[in-house]
Amino acid sequence: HEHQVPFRYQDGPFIAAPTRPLVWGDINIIHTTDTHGWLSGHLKDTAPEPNYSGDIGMLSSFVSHLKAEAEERNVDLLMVDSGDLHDGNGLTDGFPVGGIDGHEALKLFRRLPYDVMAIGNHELYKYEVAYDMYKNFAPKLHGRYLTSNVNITVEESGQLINVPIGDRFSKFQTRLGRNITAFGVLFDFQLNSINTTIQSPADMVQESWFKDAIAEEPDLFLLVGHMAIQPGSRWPVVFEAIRAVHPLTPIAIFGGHTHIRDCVQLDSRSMSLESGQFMETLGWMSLKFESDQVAFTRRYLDANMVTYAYHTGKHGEDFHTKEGKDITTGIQTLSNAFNLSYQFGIAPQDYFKQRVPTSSSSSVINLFASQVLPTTLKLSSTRGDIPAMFVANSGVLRYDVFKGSFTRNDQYIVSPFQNTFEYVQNISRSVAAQVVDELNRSGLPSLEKLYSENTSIDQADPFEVYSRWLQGQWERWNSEPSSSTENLTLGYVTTDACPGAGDDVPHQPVPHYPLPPFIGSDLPNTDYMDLVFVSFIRDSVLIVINEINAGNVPNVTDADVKPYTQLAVDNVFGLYASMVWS
Ligand SMILES: Nc1ccn([C@@H]2O[C@H](COP(=O)(O)O)[C@@H](O)[C@H]2O)c(=O)n1
Repeated sequence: HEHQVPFRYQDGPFIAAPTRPLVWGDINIIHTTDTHGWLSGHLKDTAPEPNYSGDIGMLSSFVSHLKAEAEERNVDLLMVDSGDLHDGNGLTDGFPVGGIDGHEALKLFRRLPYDVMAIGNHELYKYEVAYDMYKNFAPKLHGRYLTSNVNITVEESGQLINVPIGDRFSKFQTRLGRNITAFGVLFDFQLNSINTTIQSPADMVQESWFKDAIAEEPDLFLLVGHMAIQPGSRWPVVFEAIRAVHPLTPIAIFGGHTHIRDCVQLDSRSMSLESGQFMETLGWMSLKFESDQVAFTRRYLDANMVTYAYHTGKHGEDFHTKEGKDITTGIQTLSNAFNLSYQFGIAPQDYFKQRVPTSSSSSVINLFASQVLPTTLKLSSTRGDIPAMFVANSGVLRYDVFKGSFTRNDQYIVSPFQNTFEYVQNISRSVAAQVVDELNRSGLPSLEKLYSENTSIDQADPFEVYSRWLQGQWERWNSEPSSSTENLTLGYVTTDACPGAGDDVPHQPVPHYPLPPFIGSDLPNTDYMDLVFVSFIRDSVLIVINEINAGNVPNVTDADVKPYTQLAVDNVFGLYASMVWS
């Protein structure tokens, strides 16, 4: 299997060009969020992947040309990011033994001219990642890596101290001298590692440092953070706290976490924007000050060379800056160092996460549950000859698998998580038969439950929100018969709560089928079996087994759970590809 597949970048004919120039204001802001390590952009040919084929070197060139244009127009251009830099791509997660997730990739990422970056929950799952952000990343942002409500406990001079990972807030001036007060807020995430803490946004706004920071009126409050912008999020808490002091000051909010394109206006002097996921989307917001009014616009740009060339009017060598080319070379060098082009096998077809029903032979979920898990886990476990049923959360699979070369990079893309596999033995056939259905009824909190319990939308599985968003696009498309005759390329079709069209390029939506939160392999034809599951869902699985047993047998507890194999989720697809697709 010593095949090497080169990373490549495409700007080919499959990409539809924008037709509307950007609307510039007095302050203009470019936004990224939930990039999850996709520094190289999307590399596959299956539509709509080429829509997102720009790498961050090209993005660097793009922003540099826009900055020059901003100077010519005598306006300000800022760039912000809402967090989740880790988990989702080999460039962050494919680090060698002894390395730290994201450490190398973020050296490239921070070469982009961000004015403010905020922390995401994926910076907090592991202490060593959070510590790396504290020690190595935040200092390089010079006070602009904002973690307003996130602390870390570190040892310094023999003492344990609890400090913000970055800075709580930043006050700075734009190139044209406008005063900005910025915060970086994370939703009340609960799965953070030990020795990191997250204060709820509601408590944060009561802090004296926050009240002091907002006392002086800036020209713009810039709220960047890892929270959805939907009304069920925590943004209104922060917004209202500022509005109580400054009823008229413009507020620009940049959210994330649910991976969707979205825009709302909490009042007429504010706009909230969320800009997608995985380096697919660049958000654009403009604010124009007109006598005592503020006019906002927003746009969702597909991140590719055709978009960049259209909006800068620059092509080929005129477009690519030296810095941009250096960053692209750096991505290639990192990819080589991490051996990300190593080919495990050749996928015989595309396998989709939500584009086909779960029962389809083209479903990656079906492939995972019915083929990948049974084949690889049984092979690698000492209990391989004991009948077993395999259960996983669908959220553990992050992306499609595309026909053709399946590389180490693709393995991290389909699932970056190092979750292990565990089992409980002697589960009866009748209990095992109900586990997946019962989990889907009550396992991870559904949005309805969360809303009714008045918790935040951000604590739901973001995958559920993203999935509903795609579902809405597909249903609307199908309910408008005329739309299906239009000759559009595949892509996102956003409807949000802000005026005018948001998508820079009109598309037709990718077909979408609902996906249950949990999935299982076929039930073996035997009275008792091992129930094998992803460690991430251990608590839910135990609760559900005990609920189904309803006290008829002793409860299963953590003591009954044992490791099933040395394999983790992030390496089962590679093993499968080398066994079946080579
Ligand atoms: N170790 C993990 C971590 C997360 N997941 C899945 O991702 C969901 C969280 O979504 P983010 O966008 O914040 O990543 C979570 O609910 C799980 O579905 C996982 O499987 N394993």
